[in-house]
Amino acid sequence: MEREISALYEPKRNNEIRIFESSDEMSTNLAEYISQVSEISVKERGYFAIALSGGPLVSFFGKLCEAPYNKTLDWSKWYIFWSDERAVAKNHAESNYKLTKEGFLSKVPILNGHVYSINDNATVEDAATDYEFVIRQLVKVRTIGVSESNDCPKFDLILLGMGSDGHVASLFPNHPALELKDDWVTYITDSPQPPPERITFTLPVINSASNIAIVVTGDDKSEAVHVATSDNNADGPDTPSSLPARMVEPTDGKLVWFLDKAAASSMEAEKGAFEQHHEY
Ligand SMILES: O=C1O[C@H](COP(=O)(O)O)[C@@H](O)[C@H](O)[C@H]1O
Repeated sequence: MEREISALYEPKRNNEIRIFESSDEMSTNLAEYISQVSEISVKERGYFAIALSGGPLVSFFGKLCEAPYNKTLDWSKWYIFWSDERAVAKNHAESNYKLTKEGFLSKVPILNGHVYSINDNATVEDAATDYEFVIRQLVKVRTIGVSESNDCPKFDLILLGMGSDGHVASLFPNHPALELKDDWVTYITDSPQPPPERITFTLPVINSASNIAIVVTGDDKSEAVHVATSDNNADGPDTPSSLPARMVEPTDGKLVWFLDKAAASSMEAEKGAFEQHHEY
């Protein structure tokens, strides 16, 4: 039976998808994107509040640490946060802070006092409560903006990675943390991937950002990219509407996907079939 291809791949509205041939191209484009967002934020608000993630994301920050950006960006206005962290010491191989410190913070002149890492010396519950408290203070003084629709923090940019299961930050498929509406930062103790204890932004905070970028590489993630970027509403075991990456939908901001060819392959194949189907 012929498949109804048009029902299978419709790119989601308001998603921009950028696909790159090489990691060098991706790093160059990401540097330009981050630099533009930071310049606009500093011009409009006087600050640039950016939240980072773990995984391979920071390995694409090379160009951002080089000329011209290392000279032209107003690093003194940058404020650094994390969308999630693992409950490990800051010098542990699985620490998202350590990745960021080594791959980015140690290479650019961001002020130490502007780096808001998540407490690695408390229980995950206390670390999540503390982090939310700190963010609330910074929202009050508008170092971080505020969303007019729900009073959530409005980060200028949240940079996310995505796991092959479609998780973003430490929000995993079918986890109750996905349902939280009032918390800004929460914790989990049952991550399906090690380490089990983590602290994470909630979806309302992610979706309130002015800009969100999801950076994904590798063909093991191509199916999740396909499902997350498709506008197809079909529910079923293989197209979970609860795929966390699919639930990233800025309320009043913009989402850009940065993909390498491998990560884009399932989506591209479906799109190709869709376009071919409509030629006849
Ligand atoms: O566990 C995490 O996973 C995601 C994706 O990383 P990856 O290594 O599976 O590509 C990451 O964005 C998140 O910050 C991290 O804690």
